[in-house]
Amino acid sequence: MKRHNQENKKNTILMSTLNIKDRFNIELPADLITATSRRQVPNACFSFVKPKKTAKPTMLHVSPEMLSALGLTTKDAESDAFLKVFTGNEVLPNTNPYAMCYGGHQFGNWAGQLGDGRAINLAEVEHKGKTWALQLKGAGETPYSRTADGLAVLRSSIREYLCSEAMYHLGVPTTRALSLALSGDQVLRDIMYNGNPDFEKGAIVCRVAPSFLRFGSYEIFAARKDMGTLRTLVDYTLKQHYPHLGEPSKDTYLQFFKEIGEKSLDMVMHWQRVGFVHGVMNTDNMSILGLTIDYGPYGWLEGYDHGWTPNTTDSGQKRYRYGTQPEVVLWNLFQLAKALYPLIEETEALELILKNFRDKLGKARLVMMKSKLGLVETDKKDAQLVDELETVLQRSETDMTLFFRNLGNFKKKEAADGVSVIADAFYSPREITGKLEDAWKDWFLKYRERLKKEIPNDDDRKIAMNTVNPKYVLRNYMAQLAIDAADKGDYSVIEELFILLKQPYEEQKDAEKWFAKRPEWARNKVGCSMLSCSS
Ligand SMILES: Nc1ncnc2c1ncn2[C@@H]1O[C@H](COP(=O)(O)OP(=O)(O)OP(=O)(O)O)[C@@H](O)[C@H]1O
Ligand SMILES: [Mg+2]
Repeated sequence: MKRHNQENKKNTILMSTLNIKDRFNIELPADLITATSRRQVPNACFSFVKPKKTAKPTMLHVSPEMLSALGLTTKDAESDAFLKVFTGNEVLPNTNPYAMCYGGHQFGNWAGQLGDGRAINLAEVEHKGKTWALQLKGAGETPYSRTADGLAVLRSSIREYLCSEAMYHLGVPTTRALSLALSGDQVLRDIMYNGNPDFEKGAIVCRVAPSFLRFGSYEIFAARKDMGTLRTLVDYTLKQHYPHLGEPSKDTYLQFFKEIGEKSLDMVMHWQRVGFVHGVMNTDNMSILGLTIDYGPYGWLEGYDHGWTPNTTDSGQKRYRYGTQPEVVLWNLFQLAKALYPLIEETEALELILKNFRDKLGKARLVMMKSKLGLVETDKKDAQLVDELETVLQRSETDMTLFFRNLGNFKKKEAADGVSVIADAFYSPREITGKLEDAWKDWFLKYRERLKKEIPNDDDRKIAMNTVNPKYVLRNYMAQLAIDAADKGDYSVIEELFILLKQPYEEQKDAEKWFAKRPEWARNKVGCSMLSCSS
């Protein structure tokens, strides 16, 4: 008993290295009711909640980078206190966990109050000049849980954990993940919403970001005509996250909106560059800091296809398909503009900002695509070259990652035709005949001609291209392999992919098997090409 107490004390000391600096739940208005009963929560930015105690928590993986970002060590991560805190079984001393209130436009329609139905913020931590909010996803019910259970399952938690860290290493703005744990509870889910529910292992991810505020966090107050809370929240956001914009004023609010837009467009251009399809770009899943948030039914482009979406819930309308993601960001920004309007009251100024975003989008896209082609100089036919490539890429199923990575091997002076350089990327190489083959050859002729304008030699161009065209991404089937193994108690694939995806742009000799097209078994498999929102 004495030894146990000493051990516990040691754990508490280890955890006390966290430099807690709560602000959100101290400076903003709280829900006065503390029960978790589902309800509308007016005039408040959050509700205090306690995470649910779980049956048998087990830590499966911890991110060493996030540990050190928070000022923790791997020894801390092995402690009992760490396990308990990051599975919601113990609350950190002097903290008050809470769920945030937000609304959102879902699939184009105003959905009213949503809020953190299964995300519980533990605390904010300051370390090395940065502040991080720690949030458990899948930690139990809150007033915002609506008809659901507040929980998350292992498969979706593995996907969120691996992908958010992978995106970070790809250079995509994103929320991060500290830990992945099993709760020990069973969670009932109907994966394909087809009347076949089954029990799955419950899991909890601890997510980390400077803030989890979303567009919907502001929309909810505008929709409720609660201008007081709207202003309080906007002023808080300015002070904490956009302090360089200065004191609140109409001009500052306009500038605030502009910066959010710029960050969001930058984020979506990165998605397009690496072939990430978010799947549920509702305004409640749009971060106010331009971070990728909510790794639900996302997917990675395998065959390059503007019309692809992984989300089966969106398979009819395909609102959130790859090719429309930038447009959707604009649509979402328009909703945010409407929410901020009462504080600004200058329609023209907001419209001008939105118009500029639209104008910039085309240019940003061209710059991004040119970087993938290794083009630095300007030529008036560049946009046409990119368009023609995208057309021919979509005429045959062509693996995006393989294509762009291998394109770096193209030599501008060699007589060999380009098609052979990228041939590995074709899912059905035998189809590349006749007119299609001619179209490919024609494109490579133009590309070779265009490359003559570029100063760097082939080797230098390849080095530059390899910094924007990743070699390894979390292909849909790869995450599924990690899930299938984990379901059987084998967590080694999680570790393998976690390590692999830390260096997505590097050649990793022992990892060539992951630089390959999606295997045929994964083509129509649930979890690989078809994801639902059930998580
Ligand atoms: N199992 C669940 N229990 C309670 N609420 C849920 C559950 N799943 C989703 N929700 C809530 O439904 C809304 C929309 O869900 P969505 O799939 O966008 O979010 P999420 O994956 O739960 O969370 P986040 O956006 O925080 O990553 C959110 O308010 C979310 O909290
Ligand atoms: Mg969400």
